Amino acid sequence: MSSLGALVSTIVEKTTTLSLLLGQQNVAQPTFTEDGHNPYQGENADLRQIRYDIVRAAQDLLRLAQGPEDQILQLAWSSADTSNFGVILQFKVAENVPFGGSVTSADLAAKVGLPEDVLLRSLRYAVGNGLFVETAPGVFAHSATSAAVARNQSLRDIALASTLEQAQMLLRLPETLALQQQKKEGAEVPYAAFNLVFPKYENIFECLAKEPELAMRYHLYMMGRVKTDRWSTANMVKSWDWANVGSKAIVDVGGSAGHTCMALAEACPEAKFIIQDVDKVALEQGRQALSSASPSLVERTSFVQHDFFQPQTVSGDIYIFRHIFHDWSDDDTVRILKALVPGLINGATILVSEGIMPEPPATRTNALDEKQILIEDMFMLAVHNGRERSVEDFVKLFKQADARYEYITTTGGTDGAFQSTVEFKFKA
Ligand SMILES: C[S@@+](CC[C@H](N)C(=O)[O-])C[C@H]1O[C@@H](n2cnc3c(N)ncnc32)[C@H](O)[C@@H]1O
Repeated sequence: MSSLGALVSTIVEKTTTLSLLLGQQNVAQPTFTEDGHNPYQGENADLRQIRYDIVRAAQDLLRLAQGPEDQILQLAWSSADTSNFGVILQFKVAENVPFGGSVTSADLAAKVGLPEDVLLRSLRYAVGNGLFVETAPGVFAHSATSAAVARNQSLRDIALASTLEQAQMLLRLPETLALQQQKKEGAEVPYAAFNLVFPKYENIFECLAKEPELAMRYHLYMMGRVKTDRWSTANMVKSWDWANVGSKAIVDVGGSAGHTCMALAEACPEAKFIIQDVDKVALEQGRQALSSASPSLVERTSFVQHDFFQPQTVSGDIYIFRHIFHDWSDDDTVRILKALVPGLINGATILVSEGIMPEPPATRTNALDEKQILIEDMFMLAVHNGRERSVEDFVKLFKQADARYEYITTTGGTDGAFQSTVEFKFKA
């Protein structure tokens, strides 16, 4: 049972340990000031564990101290936070506040092209959320968090797509579900909230093929994610035994511009890489990026257009599906897995790299690491009418597609890594 007193004791005890570990590992104490923009750099797993213990207890303490009414209102109004942060990102406000100095709202408004009154109100709202500080009336400087926004392009790219398109789709989910529920004879209902936001297109991949600005933001978002520790392709490299791959063929299905294979290149110095995607632009980006790689890697790598709903034409040894199945419903996932079978040789390995849903019952999620998979599940529902899955869900779908798929094991997904690697083999 969590009581106020017990939670405070946990926080005191863990904070004392955290301070000690920070000292031992030469990591600076966290601070709200600008120089605290990248705390915990170089932390090890123990330090991370203690930090998250504090976050969990502090979040429960906050909930108890606030009471249900404040929590309900905060939940209901959280879209104002997303919207405000979207304004800050879209108008590059953080990038235009000087490091180590300050700027008046009038000068900043001229730089970012917003009316001063709107900018001032947006900035003051943002200050309330820990972004920026108002050092004197109308004068603004960086806080630790706004400095992190200004300094970290990948975080900005992730946050921009999240606060613009993704937020719009999430907010239209209740309306979408209501329309689906009230479906009348012959009436067109949206397949996903995506279709209410982008009514011209059937799905996001068709939309991206026709909307270059959106496609650019989506790819920057994807690339930005890969550059963070959470989503790094290095997590996949660490989570499976690549040492014995030798000169086998690795097929990255829906591999986009090939960043997963590029991350595996060092661990598999003799492997052949075949990157398949339906998107010609992504494949071309990959070909261009590959041109500066070593001649050996260039020779072993190919980019091939392939629709994964069509029968697989390449007989590889290892197939990677990274961040693919969560975009699709159970029926579509089974179709993709059935379409793979014509390419499969006896003993072929299929690796699914995805975040994994925890087994029920659900619990309060107090730390972002725990909540992230649930947030992604809501994204998938709103964007694709897709879903995140548990290991058990994957096993069920593979077996439904073909009884010859055998579940082997699940690895990774620890120490802050979002994805796990779920391994199957095809036993013909
Ligand atoms: C979420 S991205 C994942 C990309 C990459 N695997 C990664 O982990 O970053 C989904 C990818 O699936 C591709 N895709 C969508 N529909 C496809 C289809 N029918 N056949 C092949 N690829 C497809 C998209 O173009 C996109 O590159």
